[in-house]
Amino acid sequence: MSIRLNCLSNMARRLNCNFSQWSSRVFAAEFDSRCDPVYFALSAQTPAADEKQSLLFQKLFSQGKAFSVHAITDDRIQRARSYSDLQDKLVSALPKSCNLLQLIAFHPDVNNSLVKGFFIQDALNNAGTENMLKDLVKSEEFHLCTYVSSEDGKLWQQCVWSQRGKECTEVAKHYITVAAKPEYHPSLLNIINTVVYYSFEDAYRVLQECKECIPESKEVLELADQCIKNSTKGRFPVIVIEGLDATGKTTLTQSLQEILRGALLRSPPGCLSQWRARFDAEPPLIRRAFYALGNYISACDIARESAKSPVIVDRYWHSTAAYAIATEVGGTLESLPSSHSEVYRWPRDLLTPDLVVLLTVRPEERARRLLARGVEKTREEAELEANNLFRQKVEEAYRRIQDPACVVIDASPSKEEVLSEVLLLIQKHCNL
Ligand SMILES: Nc1ncnc2c1ncn2[C@@H]1O[C@H](COP(=O)(O)OP(=O)(O)O)[C@@H](O)[C@H]1O
Ligand SMILES: Nc1ccn([C@@H]2O[C@H](COP(=O)(O)OP(=O)(O)O)[C@@H](O)[C@H]2O)c(=O)n1
Repeated sequence: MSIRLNCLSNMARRLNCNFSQWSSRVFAAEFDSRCDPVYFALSAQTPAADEKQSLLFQKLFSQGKAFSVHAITDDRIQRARSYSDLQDKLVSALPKSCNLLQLIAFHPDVNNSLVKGFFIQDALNNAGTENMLKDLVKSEEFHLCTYVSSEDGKLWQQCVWSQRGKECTEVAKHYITVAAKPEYHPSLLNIINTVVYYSFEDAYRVLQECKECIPESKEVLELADQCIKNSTKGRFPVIVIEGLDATGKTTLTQSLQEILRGALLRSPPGCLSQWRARFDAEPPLIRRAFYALGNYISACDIARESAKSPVIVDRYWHSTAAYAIATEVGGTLESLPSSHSEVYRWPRDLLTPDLVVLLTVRPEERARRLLARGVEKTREEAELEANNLFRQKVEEAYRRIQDPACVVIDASPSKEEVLSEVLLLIQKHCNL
C-alpha cells in the first residue's frame, strides 16, 4: 500500500500538481473498537469502478450525509489541544441524528504521522449540522471534508472546504479508493514520543512547548530542573509495586515500609500533586509528558533514599507507559504492539528498580474492593470499570514492559498472604 501511495505522490510531484500532503495519507474510520476500521486513500486519478468498494463506501458515506474534521496546524501542542476542544464541541453540539466516529489519517509506517480527527454520519442530513461544521472551519484550525458520489453511486470523492474571505469554499476534491489494512494498527505510529517518552529531554521538551498555553508547565519544569540527571540507586534495594486501582498497592506498600523499615515514595511525587488535576485535563501528549517527568523527579528521591534504607515505590514507569499505550491503542488486545516492540523498552536514563511487582486481582474482586472503598474514581479509572477490554489492555501492557519486567502476583488472596508472597520475592530478588 505504501509503495502505491508513494508512487502516487511522486507522480503528482512530477506532474507539478497541487497534491497536498493529505493526499498521500490513508484514512481509517473506526466504527467499533472491536472491529477493524475501514481504510481509504485519496487518488488524483479516476479509479476503476469496483462493486465491493462501492458497497463499502455507500455504507460509510451515504448514511444521510458524511463529514470529516481534522485539526491542521503543524504545532503538535496546538493540534492536540484543538482535537480535544473539537471533541467537546462535537459531543455537545451535534444533533442526536449524528453518529460520531474516530477518523485517523496517517502515512503508513511513518512514526508520528498520525493525525486524529472525527468522522460524522448525519442520518437526517440536517442543514444545521453542515452549517455548524462549516462554522468550525472559520477558526482555520480545522480541515472539513464532505463526501459526494457520482450519479450512479459507484465512485466517491472527498471535498475539502476552507474559509476564503467570508465564504466557506470547496478548495479541493479527490477520488477515494479502498486502502489495504496496514500490518500494524495505525495507532502504533503515535506512541513513541507522543504518549510514551523514553528520555528526560523528550518529556521536558513537550512541557517547554506548553509554557505559553499552560503557565503551570513552568513550575513543573522548575522542579524538573532541580532533578539530578541520570540519578543512580544507592546500596539498598528499590521495590516498585504496580497494578490497577484497588489491587492493593497502598495496603501492601504501607506494610512493606513498616516491615523493611524503608522509605515509601510514589510517582508522581507529592510535590507535583497540586498540578495533577490540571494536567489530567490535557490531551495525552501533554498529560503523559507530565507523568513522565514525575518519574524522573521521583527517581531523584529514590536515589537519595536508597542510600539510607530500602525504598518502596507506589507506581512508577510501568504505570506511565502501560496506561498510555492501552489508551492510545484502539481495538482489541490483538491491536497492542507485539511483545517485542520497542514501545515496551525502559527509558535509557531513568533509574532502574531492583524488583517490580505487578498486583493483579480477578475483575469481580477488584469491583468489590472499589465499591467497599467508596472513593470517587478518576475519569480513567471509571472508564476502566466500564471497559473491561481497556483494563485487560493495561494489564497486558504492564506484563510486556521489559528490563525490568514485572513479576506478576495474584493479589486476590488475603492481605497477609499477599504480603508474605511479596516478602519471599523480595528475599529472592534483592538479597534481603
Ligand atoms: N489482599 C486484600 N484482600 C482484601 N482486600 C484488600 C486486599 N488488599 C487491599 N484490600 C482492600 O481493597 C481496597 C483497595 O486497596 P488499596 O490498597 O487502596 O489499593 P490501591 O492502592 O491499589 O488502589 C482497600 O479497601 C483495601 O483495604
Ligand atoms: N507513575 C504514574 C502514576 C500514575 N499515572 C497515571 O495516573 C492514573 C492512576 O493514578 P491513581 O492515582 O488513580 O492511582 P492509584 O494509585 O490511586 O491507584 C493512571 O491512570 C495513569 O494514567 C501515570 O501515568 N504514571
